[in-house]
Amino acid sequence: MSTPAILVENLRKSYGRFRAVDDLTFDVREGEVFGFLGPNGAGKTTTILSMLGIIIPDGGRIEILGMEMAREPIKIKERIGYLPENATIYGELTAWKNLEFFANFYRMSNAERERRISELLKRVGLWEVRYRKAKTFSKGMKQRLLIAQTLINDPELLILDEPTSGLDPEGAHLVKEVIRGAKADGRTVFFSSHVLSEVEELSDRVGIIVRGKLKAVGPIGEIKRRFMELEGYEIKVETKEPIPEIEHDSITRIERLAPNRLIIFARSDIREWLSQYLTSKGVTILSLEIEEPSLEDVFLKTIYGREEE
Ligand SMILES: Nc1ncnc2c1ncn2[C@@H]1O[C@H](COP(=O)(O)OP(=O)(O)OP(=O)(O)O)[C@@H](O)[C@H]1O
Repeated sequence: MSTPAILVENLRKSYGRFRAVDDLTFDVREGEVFGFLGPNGAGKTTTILSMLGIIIPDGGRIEILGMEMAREPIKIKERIGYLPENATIYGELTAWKNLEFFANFYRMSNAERERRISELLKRVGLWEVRYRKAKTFSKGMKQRLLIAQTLINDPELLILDEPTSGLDPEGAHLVKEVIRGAKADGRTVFFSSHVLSEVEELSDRVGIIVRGKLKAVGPIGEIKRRFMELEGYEIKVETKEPIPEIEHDSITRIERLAPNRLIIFARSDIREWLSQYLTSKGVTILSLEIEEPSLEDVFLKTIYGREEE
């Protein structure tokens, strides 16, 4: 397997006696979009700042693009783009000048700089307003300028802390488009959020952090499957004829909505058994579906349920 873009191992960070990040381990693979999901105060920003070498963790190890953060912070920073939470732009400068200012931190020829700035302004939809002072921009436009800024050094990895926070739906949509574009370019994107729908929409894999601990990590489908194994399956049945009595060891509860419509709660996926059973009773099945939990169900249960874990 190729080197992960981000490797976090046993990360720990306390502020005084308060444990903000508690033994966090996960990786982010090259080329994927990884959504880092957690409620306010869960430890997302602390994790990100540790990944960037901005705060020094109490313990653990961080590798970015195959390099150890503790040893090669400068080399790493040249190859990543970072959008801080509540980042600000230079309001008195134009969109173009804002990008030029940041481009000057990196080695590139004048021609290359001009080319990159033009390309990025077009990419984030600010080309037409490139000579306007940034202070006249809407929040969404400012955020897109900031994202363009994170792309100025053509980074392999983007780390975005709450990139859509405080934006209206249109603003958030445009930011999501930029994230999709970054992935299409072959970049790896790590972004934090507490907005479930956007994490579900954008991420190849997610990590759910609650009170400093990683509660789940993986592709959303897999997390949902694991959740169903723990919480049980919800199977919806609809038939042509009335449904006869059903008995199976796995079934914990049956909710009868109509003579020909049921919801079966079971400890396992018994659809195949059910289908054979009903057919053998001469009942025609119209639909037999598993009700997938939403990411919201999983998230809320992860936060508020199973406290003992
Ligand atoms: N410098 C600090 N000193 C003391 N406590 C801190 C400090 N920075 C963060 N914390 C606390 O650590 C916890 C984790 O904070 P962090 O900012 O990492 O969470 P977060 O998941 O990014 O939250 P949010 O979504 O609100 O930004 C919070 O309870 C916060 O109050």
